[in-house]
Amino acid sequence: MMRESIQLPIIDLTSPHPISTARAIRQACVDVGFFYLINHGVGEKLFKEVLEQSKKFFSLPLEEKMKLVRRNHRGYTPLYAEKLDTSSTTQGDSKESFYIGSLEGKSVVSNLNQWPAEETLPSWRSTMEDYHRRVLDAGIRLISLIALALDLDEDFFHKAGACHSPNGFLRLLHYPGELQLSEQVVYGASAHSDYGMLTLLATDGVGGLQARLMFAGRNSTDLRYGKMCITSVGRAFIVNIGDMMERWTNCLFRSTLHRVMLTGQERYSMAFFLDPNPDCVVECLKSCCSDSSPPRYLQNFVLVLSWILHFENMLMTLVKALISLFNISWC
Ligand SMILES: O=C(O)CCC(=O)C(=O)O
Ligand SMILES: [Fe+2]
Repeated sequence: MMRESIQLPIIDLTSPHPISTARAIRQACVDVGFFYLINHGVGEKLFKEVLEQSKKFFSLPLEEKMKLVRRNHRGYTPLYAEKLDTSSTTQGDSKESFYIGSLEGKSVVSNLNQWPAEETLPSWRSTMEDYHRRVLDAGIRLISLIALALDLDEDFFHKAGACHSPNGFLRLLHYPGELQLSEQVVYGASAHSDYGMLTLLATDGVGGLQARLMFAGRNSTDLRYGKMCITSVGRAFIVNIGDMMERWTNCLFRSTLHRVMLTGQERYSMAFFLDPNPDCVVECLKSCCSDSSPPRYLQNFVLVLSWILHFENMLMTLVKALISLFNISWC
């Protein structure tokens, strides 16, 4: 494995030059699938509060946290309960997390609206709701630049219904500082790609995030994988493309495998997963396909059609078999 240091581009969400910004986004999403986002509207004070509140929650006794254990993809997940790379032979990822989802534009913990108790963690809920709302807002503004980056109208994703009551999942993460003295490598988060549209990640500045990239070797046919360490830059969000966006763009944009290695230093991060409204139809974007690059994924209606044809085929075979049986019995 080789280690390369590529400088990820820094995208300014308030840039007065949307065309050149969109060009930089396109380059980053085609090459790496990661970039930094600055001037996103989430202030330093709020970041500090979220980190502080997150630390307070994770330092509660385990039995307190387990009262909020994850249901309907929302709530608390203890250490080693998840393994993002299911092919890994390790015991589980060395992280604990807390998921806050959204429902009709509001942030919620679970269907029961199950937040940590006010008396234990006062202002926890309002801090998280504020952060959830602001990151969602930044993500939706970013989507317009992504549309430009894909040679689409700025409001394409809005018109497609993606931004009307979108799904925003905030995952608070805590990676312990002590390394287990086991023989196995323990990952903070084992290798995975994010499943959705976009992820906006903030960290406390402690390293450990790595992306798996393909590098050109000495000659053009020599392509090799290497890992790239992604460090935090001030309060910039680290943005990455998820699997759904990769499909939507016919694999033009890359959903890159990444992982978090334990460094021996305690680490906190907040990953915000932005997905379109569940009713939004995701089909190959026109600007991402051509005769030389046809859609790689079957759209739903094509799939349904092929099932119908397949079913009709089977039915015809059955009818023919019955007829021949009928003929035979007549002879
Ligand atoms: O904590 C991090 O830096 C990354 C977390 C991550 O990749 C994820 O939760 O999907
Ligand atoms: Fe991830």
